[in-house]
Amino acid sequence: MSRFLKKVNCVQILLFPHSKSRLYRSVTSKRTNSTAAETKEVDVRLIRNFSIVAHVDHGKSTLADRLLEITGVIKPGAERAQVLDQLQVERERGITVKAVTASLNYVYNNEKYLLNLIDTPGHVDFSNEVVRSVSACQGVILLVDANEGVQAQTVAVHSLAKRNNLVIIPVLNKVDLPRANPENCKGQMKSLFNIDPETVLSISAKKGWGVKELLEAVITRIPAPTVDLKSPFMAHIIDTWHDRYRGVLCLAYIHSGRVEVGSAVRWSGESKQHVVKHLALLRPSEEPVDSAVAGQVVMVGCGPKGGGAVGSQLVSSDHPAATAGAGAPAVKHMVYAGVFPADQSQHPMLSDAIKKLGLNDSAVSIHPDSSPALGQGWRVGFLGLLHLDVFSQRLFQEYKAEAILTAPSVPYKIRVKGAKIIKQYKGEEVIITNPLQLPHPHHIEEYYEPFVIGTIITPVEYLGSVNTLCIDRRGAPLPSSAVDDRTTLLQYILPLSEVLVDFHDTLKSITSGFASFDYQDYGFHPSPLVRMDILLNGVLVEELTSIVHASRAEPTARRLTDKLKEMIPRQMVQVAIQAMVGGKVLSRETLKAYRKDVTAKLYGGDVTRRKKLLKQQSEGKKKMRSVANIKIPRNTFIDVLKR
Ligand SMILES: Nc1nc2c(ncn2[C@@H]2O[C@H](COP(=O)(O)OP(=O)(O)OP(=O)(O)O)[C@@H](O)[C@H]2O)c(=O)[nH]1
Repeated sequence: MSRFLKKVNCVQILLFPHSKSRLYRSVTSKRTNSTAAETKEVDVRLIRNFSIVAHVDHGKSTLADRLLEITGVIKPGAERAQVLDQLQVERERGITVKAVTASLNYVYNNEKYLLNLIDTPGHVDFSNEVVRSVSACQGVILLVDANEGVQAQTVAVHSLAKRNNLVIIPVLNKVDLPRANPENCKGQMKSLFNIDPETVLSISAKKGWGVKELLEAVITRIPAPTVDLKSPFMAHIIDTWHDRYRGVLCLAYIHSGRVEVGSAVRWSGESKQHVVKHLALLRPSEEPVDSAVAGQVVMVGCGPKGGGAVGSQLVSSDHPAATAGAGAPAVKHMVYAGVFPADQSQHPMLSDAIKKLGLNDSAVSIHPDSSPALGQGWRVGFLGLLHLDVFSQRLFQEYKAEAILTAPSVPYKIRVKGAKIIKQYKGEEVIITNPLQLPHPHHIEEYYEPFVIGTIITPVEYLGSVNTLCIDRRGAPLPSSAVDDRTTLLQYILPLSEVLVDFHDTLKSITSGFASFDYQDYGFHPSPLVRMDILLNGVLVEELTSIVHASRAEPTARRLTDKLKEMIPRQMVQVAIQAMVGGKVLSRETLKAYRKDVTAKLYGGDVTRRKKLLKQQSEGKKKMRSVANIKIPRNTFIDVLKR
């Protein structure tokens, strides 16, 4: 083993690889010896595990591209941009959704290093990916756009890195832009994070300026992992995904010992043994290896029945106990929605798709649910609305499964009066993830609403309008601080339901895009709440039932009925739209009867044109949900919530 320990120096970059097969095709095809298993073991002193963390769009994926180029994984300019953003949804939306790992080799001072890089998402809805990624790292590159300066998410990822005792390499990106102001940004980093301006590196990820120096700073500033090679093998799982032929594959960070193809292993807490069948480095394409040692991040596969969950531990079969390892932090779901098949015959197919996607996206919680109108389905917990949107888009794009999503709701908590008399509530305090489950107000002693601490960084000229927005959303201010003489950091305690849907968009529009926002959980607090039902021609639309703050019931009722009137296409019959609380109608709108004649604009012409229009209309109708013979477009359930 020592022979190998001396020889290999490389750099690992971590990419979470649900779509590795695609990447495998694109990258591996260029490798000459792709199937031969790597037989050398790695010298732990020459391993660096690091992650790139930053506010959204500050250039993480672009920097990852440059690092892949410098280490020879991709040719400069030859590959498409943002190589690590592999999902269709990532490329379409230009955002990173999954953290992705790549192991890179880099020679420095005649030693060959193994660098594991993790490119993480920037959006707050995917922050669990960042938390998971840093659990396998000893350091982070904290990237700040020199044009925009420190933003709300920068504050969040900085404190995450601090909490995990990681070495932070502060880096200013986009210094090529004419409006970049590196000196001011260094001042912000000094005042907010106490970072010495001398230690801040300046780069342009787009042009490649300063990236080599950054890579060398990774080697010199971030320590090698401290590991125990002599103890039995133990690794914690940081990502899992499903492979059609090999079953569940896992990305594991090895804490102690070593593992080989053929090693007998088990999941901690289970006695059943498995045999390691696949072992590979992700570069980011798979590179099979025979063995791996503590400190490394490797892909492990134990055959179709050998999968474990994110955060679980894989240990050697003779391991006495398994307790070490960071594991996956508990995920707190911010929003729940019902997911139902468009028709019940598609239930098995959707079930399979949700199971597979749930394996890759460990942040969702999935529980069976049923509704008289929509049949059998699931209640799914998400980290935010973007997460929900991305989940349903991935279901469709990656698994061809189309689902109906009900109106998303934050979880509420109630304390039930005389809990024993209501059979379904075993405890006194009950979390309500579906507004339909809310019992009659007579049975409820206290309602609780989830709150968050929102952090906003804004130029001072917008302070007035930002404060007005926060107070309008029932926010309570906390002390603010100056980031520099033109920028302020504000903090507010806000109800989660008020920030979830469109707070960020409104904030961006009132500050001409200059303010940024991030939030952290602040737990449940008492709040007067009511259940609001929506009825169409007297029939309850279950998907639109919501829980609202009592003081907001009337304006919300008016907004919902107005919006529904706008969004529901006119029908053959007149439609009464009512919003009700406790049997009282708070708002009512009437949609007049009308048959949309899509062929009205045609005058003469080819009959095929008329047929085409009628066909398009009937296909559109299929995408509608029918309540009391009234057709509602499916996106209504989410769009109606937006102000
Ligand atoms: N001018 C300039 N533009 C850059 C630089 N680095 C990144 N960009 C641009 O900034 C935009 C965002 O870059 P990404 O790499 O996608 O940012 P990201 O942080 O990975 O984004 P998320 O993963 O969605 O958080 C892209 O349009 C890049 O081309 C740079 O050094 N200079």
